[in-house]
Amino acid sequence: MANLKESELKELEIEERCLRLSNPHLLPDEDDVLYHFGLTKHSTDLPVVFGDVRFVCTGGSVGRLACVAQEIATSLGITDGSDRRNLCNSDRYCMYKVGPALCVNHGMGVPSLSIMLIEVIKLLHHARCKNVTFFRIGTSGGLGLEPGTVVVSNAAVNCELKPIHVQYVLGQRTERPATLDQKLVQELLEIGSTLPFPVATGATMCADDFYEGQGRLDGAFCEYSMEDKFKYIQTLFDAGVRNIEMESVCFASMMTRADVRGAIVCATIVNRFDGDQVAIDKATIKQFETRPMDLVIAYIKRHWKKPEVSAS
Ligand SMILES: O=P(O)(O)O[C@@H]1C[C@H](O)[C@@H](CO)O1
Ligand SMILES: O=c1cc[nH]c(=O)[nH]1
Repeated sequence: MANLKESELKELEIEERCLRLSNPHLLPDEDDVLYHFGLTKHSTDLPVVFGDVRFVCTGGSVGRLACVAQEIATSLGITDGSDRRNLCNSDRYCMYKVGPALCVNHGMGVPSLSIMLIEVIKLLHHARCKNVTFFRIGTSGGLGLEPGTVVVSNAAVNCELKPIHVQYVLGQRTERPATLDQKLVQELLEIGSTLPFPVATGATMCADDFYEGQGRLDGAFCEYSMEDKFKYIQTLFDAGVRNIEMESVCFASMMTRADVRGAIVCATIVNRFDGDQVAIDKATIKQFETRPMDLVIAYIKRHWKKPEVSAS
């Protein structure tokens, strides 16, 4: 140990680190109801069922995460049917555990994402998982990018362009730092450069809604002009924002609080300088959605060794 470099020690430390909870009211011997998954700590042997999870893949829709589970099973040669077994006993989310990967959708927007993330973080903490990396595999609106470009976020900012997630707790405005693991960003970009579609990096802005919060002109209500809209998205672009979605700052802030690595990898499905409506057909959207999956699954493949099957 003595001759290990600082960075190697840090790496080793991450390898051994569980997900960090910081809540004195969660008592180790008490049960814990993960209500939105329909699971409880004591009803399942969590370390047995989830203890080998190393990667969490999430994204908005159920269909996409079911597809991610199947793609991971194919890619890692897992044929036990786990990619089609939804472990979630509620209709709020879907959850597939495929080898080292847990695939859970998060719905749309920060409130839905935060419920899912908190319950997954508790689940994996109870399961005593180590060295877990989270990936948000999403869609987004691009700024100045050809639709279908995949953005690996190097920063997550709120609508005021600050790298923080604002949360109101007991009526108090609280700011949580939203930072992303830059080493992970670089490795994802390196993998992305080998794939047959455009990959970019930049800041991702997290909006609280899809329409006015993203400067769209096609919502039910709009009190600003087209000129105002273009001025706003130009300001975002000049500040380094390359795509807009609805989960990034909360996702990044939760990774920071749980002391785990996380990355945000989103396909752009519209270039907001060209318009607001997502006018591409369903098949093209589906094709674009598989691109971030391909990138993240290539990373997982690189970082996972299939356990030796015991001779007995
Ligand atoms: O992961 P998804 O595709 O759900 O991410 C974006 C942000 C919102 O959740 C949703 C809005 O269309 O798409
Ligand atoms: O423009 C878009 C596209 C997908 N998701 C968003 O939040 N915005």
